Amino acid sequence: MIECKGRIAVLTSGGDAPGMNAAVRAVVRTGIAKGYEVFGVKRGYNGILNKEMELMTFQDVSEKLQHGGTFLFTARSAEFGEEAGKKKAAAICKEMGIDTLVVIGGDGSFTGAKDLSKYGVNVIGLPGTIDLDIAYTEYTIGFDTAVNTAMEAIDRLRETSNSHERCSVVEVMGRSAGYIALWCGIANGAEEILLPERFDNDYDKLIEEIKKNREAGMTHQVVINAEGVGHSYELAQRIEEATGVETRATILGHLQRGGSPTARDRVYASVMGSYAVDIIDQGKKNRLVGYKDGHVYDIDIEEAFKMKKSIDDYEYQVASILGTRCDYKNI
Ligand SMILES: Nc1ncnc2c1ncn2[C@@H]1O[C@H](COP(=O)(O)OP(=O)(O)O)[C@@H](O)[C@H]1O
Ligand SMILES: O=P(O)(O)OC[C@H]1O[C@](O)(COP(=O)(O)O)[C@@H](O)[C@@H]1O
Ligand SMILES: [Mg+2]
Repeated sequence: MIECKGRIAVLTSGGDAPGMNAAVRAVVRTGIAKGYEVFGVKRGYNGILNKEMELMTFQDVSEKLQHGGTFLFTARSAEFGEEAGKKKAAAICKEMGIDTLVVIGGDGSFTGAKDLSKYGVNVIGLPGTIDLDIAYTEYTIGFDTAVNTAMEAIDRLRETSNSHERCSVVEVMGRSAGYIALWCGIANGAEEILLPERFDNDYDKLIEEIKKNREAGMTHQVVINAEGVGHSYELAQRIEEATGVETRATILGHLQRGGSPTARDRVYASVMGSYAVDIIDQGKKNRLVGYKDGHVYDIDIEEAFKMKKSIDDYEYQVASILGTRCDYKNI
């Protein structure tokens, strides 16, 4: 009989992201393989506060890898957001003998994890968000699936937009981040992209460009608008009134968060889940796992929070150049 090395709890928090299940499975199976007891926490931080935790077996995570969403459920916990909630959560972890909490979530969840570590709980974070808005890592679980889902939807929109010679405004997710919009901008060959990090609110300039591109021969246009800029219906109306071009708005919304994870999301989530257990086994404390230069790595949680992420200038420039009629200035 192998002696139990300790108790690990794993939860998913914030917006769900395809690949979260693969990450949970990897934590559970690697944890068991290395001699730990692994508890699955239901409904994010709420599951700690409500003691909704179950000891997981190897079999409990079978048939989960290929599914989107999170079988542990997720939540945006208001109670945990308060100081009293974090204190209570730390006390419950202590009472249940949880040595380490693995948090799979986004920037908000990591802020919560960092706060929890101050109360003596060892926390390990795995980046799980479709938004790709976490500075210390070049990859976040769910982005690849979400951006491919959005890309396929926009391909469909372009076909109908083309047939009717319309302008289509399509809103993609990204609460305050334009990564899905930027990637779709390039992958879908959008004529315009509006990113919260870059858009200067100069709608007159945008409309002027749409007009000029029409005059230069474009028969239809796709404007990709990030959720962080928003107001897509109003924007479509404004474009139609100013240009006379029939314009429709489509908000892709939550469909971008569902679906079977891509191979990339499954593989990277699995690698990071196993790696999380490896660093726990090495005695590391309060770390975030991510990808740097194409390889899995870990970083101190405080250090990670000092980092800033920005839209790649060159990628933004490529999206802008490829989507605009470069010849309209010459006619
Ligand atoms: N500033 C914060 N301080 C402490 N906990 C936070 C903070 N922000 C978020 N959290 C916790 O993390 C949860 C998920 O955060 P949220 O921003 O909704 O999603 P994500 O982690 O995907 O970015 C919140 O419901 C809350 O419980
Ligand atoms: O599901 P909700 O609560 O409406 O949240 C929508 C938000 O969640 C996201 O899909 C993902 O964000 P998080 O991963 O940070 O939760 C954002 O793009 C979007 O703004
Ligand atoms: Mg977030």
